[in-house]
Amino acid sequence: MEQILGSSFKNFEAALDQPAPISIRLNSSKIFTEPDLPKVPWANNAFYLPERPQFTLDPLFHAGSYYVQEASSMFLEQALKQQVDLEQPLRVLDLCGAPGGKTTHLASLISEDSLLVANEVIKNRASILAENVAKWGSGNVVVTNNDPRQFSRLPDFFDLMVVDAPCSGEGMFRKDPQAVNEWSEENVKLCAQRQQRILMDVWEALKPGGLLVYSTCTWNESENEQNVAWLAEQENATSVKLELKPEWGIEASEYQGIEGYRFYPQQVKGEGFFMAVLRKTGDYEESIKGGRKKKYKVIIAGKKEQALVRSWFQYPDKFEWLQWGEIISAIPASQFEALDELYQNMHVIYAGTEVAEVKGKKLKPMHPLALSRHLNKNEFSIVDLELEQALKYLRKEDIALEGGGSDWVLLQYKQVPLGWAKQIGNRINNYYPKEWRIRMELPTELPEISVVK
Ligand SMILES: C[S@@+](CC[C@H](N)C(=O)[O-])C[C@H]1O[C@@H](n2cnc3c(N)ncnc32)[C@H](O)[C@@H]1O
Repeated sequence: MEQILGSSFKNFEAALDQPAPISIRLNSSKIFTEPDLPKVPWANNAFYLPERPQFTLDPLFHAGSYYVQEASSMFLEQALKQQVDLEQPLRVLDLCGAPGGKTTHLASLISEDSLLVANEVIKNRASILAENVAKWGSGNVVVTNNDPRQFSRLPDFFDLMVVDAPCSGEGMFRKDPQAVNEWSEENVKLCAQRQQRILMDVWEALKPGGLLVYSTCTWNESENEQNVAWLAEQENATSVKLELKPEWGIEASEYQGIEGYRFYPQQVKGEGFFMAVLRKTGDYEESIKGGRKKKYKVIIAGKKEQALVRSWFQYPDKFEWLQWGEIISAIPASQFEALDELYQNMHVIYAGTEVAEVKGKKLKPMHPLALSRHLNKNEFSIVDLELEQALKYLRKEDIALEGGGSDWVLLQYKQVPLGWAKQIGNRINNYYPKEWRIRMELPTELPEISVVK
């Protein structure tokens, strides 16, 4: 680092002893007022918190109202805003997706009729990714659990790819002491080789003209500029330059014609990060698939089943309604063909919005519907919970509700939906997903966490 930083090394060293800043990114489909907090300069809708609250005790955190994300990595937004026409329907891949920081960010930036494939190779991490995707509630995200190699089954499929690669984590040293213990020169070498393999494996799935955003949370050049330069040399790619504002404190680097962006803690309010953008050269030609009608893997829900649930969405005509056994789900209609291709070739673990379970004439709303931006609230009885009740609900305890009835109730906290309950007199059956429940005991005095009002 002394070689890279020269005279600013001392400040860098001192900054590593400072506490890491805490930042969050709001979900604009759930939170409509801007908090009175300092803003992350390169991202819209992102703010610094004065200290780390106990997020577990904030129902809005569980409702997907915001995502706790390190500020430097939100620079991804600039690559999209400066280089991509975000009004267009795009096919986007977030290759190393879990736990979902960049996935939820991308989901907020792309248009509703775009499709985001959020992939994670490690199975249990892919489930966490799917949970965060459902909580964010965008409805146009598909979660896959595949090795990067398997994306070669989808040549020229994506307009934009984000490879936030597994790395040696030098930029996380002050946030995560474990990263210090795991660091070795040998590990840096292994990471660099693995990153090259990942980049090569996935490159084929990017359309000519498409954009690749590569990032790590480490500083050594072998995992960063050198890898990007290597890819550009092997394949047809050009480096893409982004505009920076001097007050952001981001360091632009240049290495064999590759523009890189470096985030150092002595200069930016965020953790260590590196990002570079490449464009795949060449012209994209849409292949016209002729021949016999292909057999779809995705099954369209029957008219009868659709009729039961369409009114639960605000704009049901914009969606294709699908059925998997008893589960009805919805995806943006414009993405039906793309979704089918994904089902044909990849291991899809979640897609679109799971809306309902249909058993004969019985209908059960599914949890992701409660959290979806497309939910039509007018179709349901709504109960607003106070903090303690909301946390008890999220612990999957039974809570008492005023009034009577025996129907589905949408439970909310500060007007943001938390999930479903079935009212039985003045008690409820709690339908919060068991695997998502809060496991900690609630303190006797609950802190009022007002990250967002
Ligand atoms: C830096 S993290 C991703 C963080 C995520 N993009 C976010 O913003 O929340 C890197 C991810 O790559 C995954 N990973 C590990 N080995 C991998 C491999 N060989 N190929 C692809 N991904 C891998 C890890 O499980 C991890 O989830």
